Amino acid sequence: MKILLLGANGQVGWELQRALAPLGRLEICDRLRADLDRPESLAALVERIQPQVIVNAAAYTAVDKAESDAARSRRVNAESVEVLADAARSCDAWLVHYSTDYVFDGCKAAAYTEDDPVGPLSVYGQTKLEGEQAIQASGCKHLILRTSWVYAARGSNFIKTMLRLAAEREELRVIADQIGAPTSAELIADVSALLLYRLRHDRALAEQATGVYHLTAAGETSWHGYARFVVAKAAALDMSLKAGPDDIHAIGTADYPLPARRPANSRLDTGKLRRTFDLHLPQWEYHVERMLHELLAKP
Ligand SMILES: NC(=O)C1=CN([C@@H]2O[C@H](COP(=O)(O)OP(=O)(O)OC[C@H]3O[C@@H](n4cnc5c(N)ncnc54)[C@H](OP(=O)(O)O)[C@@H]3O)[C@@H](O)[C@H]2O)C=CC1
Ligand SMILES: Cc1cn([C@H]2C[C@H](O)[C@@H](COP(=O)(O)OP(=O)(O)O[C@H]3O[C@@H](C)C(=O)[C@@H](O)[C@H]3O)O2)c(=O)[nH]c1=O
Repeated sequence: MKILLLGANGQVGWELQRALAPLGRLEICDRLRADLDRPESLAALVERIQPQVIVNAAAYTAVDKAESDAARSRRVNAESVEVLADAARSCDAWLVHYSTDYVFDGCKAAAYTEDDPVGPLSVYGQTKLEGEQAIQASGCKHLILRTSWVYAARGSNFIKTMLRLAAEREELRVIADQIGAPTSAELIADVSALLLYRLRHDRALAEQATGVYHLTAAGETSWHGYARFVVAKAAALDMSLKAGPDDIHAIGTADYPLPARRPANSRLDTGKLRRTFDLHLPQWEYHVERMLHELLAKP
């Protein structure tokens, strides 16, 4: 199986290099080889490689910056995705693509299912949604995996920000009225590889698996609960910090103004993934602890 991987140096892309390697021959693309800011360049790349699977882990993920950079965000998150989807359709390849909890407005009381109405609050969320819609309209075989609050030992993310701030300051203020599930890039990559493995070996499953799936760790917390957990575990691992968990103060969204609005409820119901692929996902705390150990081993 020939797999074309885009965005190979991101959090998820880096983990995918490891997780996808046993499945076949990987064609690894960073921004230099496949620039999603130039959608017109991508069809020829796919045509030349003729992959059986395209895995797109590239995205414009700077949520606040996107508010003032909508055209670029749209080129990367939507227009290039449309080109990739059309190219996947032309060579009958599967397209595995990642999307986000930020396609929802966060007003629902319960966890969101794949069938719930979308309503992005930000340019990032809107352009990611347009990417989803382009894939669905193309008619290519696809898995759109919506995930949330992604972190990894490699790359920038909320955990690294909290560890840096807790090392610099005696007190932190963190939003407590946005709820979701922190999900590790390692888990996303391992599940992606498993899904492709299952599709390759189960023809009946492959014939009806196309669609959107929610893929997050189990359980839920707020950004505040997440920060407290990270700082408590880091302190227990003897990381040198000025702030402890009790120095992280709960604040409301209104107390922390940012350019992009975020959903209050980011919880995604993963029942469809569980039922379709017979898959059980671990609690979010498990991989956070793994990541902290990895950071200690390779700071
Ligand atoms: N991060 C998160 O919290 C969440 C992410 N997601 C989704 O998961 C997927 C993976 O995200 P994640 O790994 O965290 O993102 P990262 O920001 O860690 O990585 C994004 C990757 O996209 C690449 N990229 C950005 N612009 C371009 C471009 N113009 N051409 C080619 N490559 C480009 C970056 O390249 P470079 O390394 O050169 O900068 C980087 O390798 C994305 O689809 C994202 O929307 C969903 C929910 C949460
Ligand atoms: C640094 C900081 C952030 N916050 C809040 C702001 C925000 O609501 C929340 C998270 O902030 P960040 O900017 O790290 O995260 P953000 O960029 O909003 O993360 C999102 O990224 C995109 C790519 C996704 O798809 C989402 O699933 C989500 O992970 O924490 C505080 O309350 N206090 C702080 O000191």
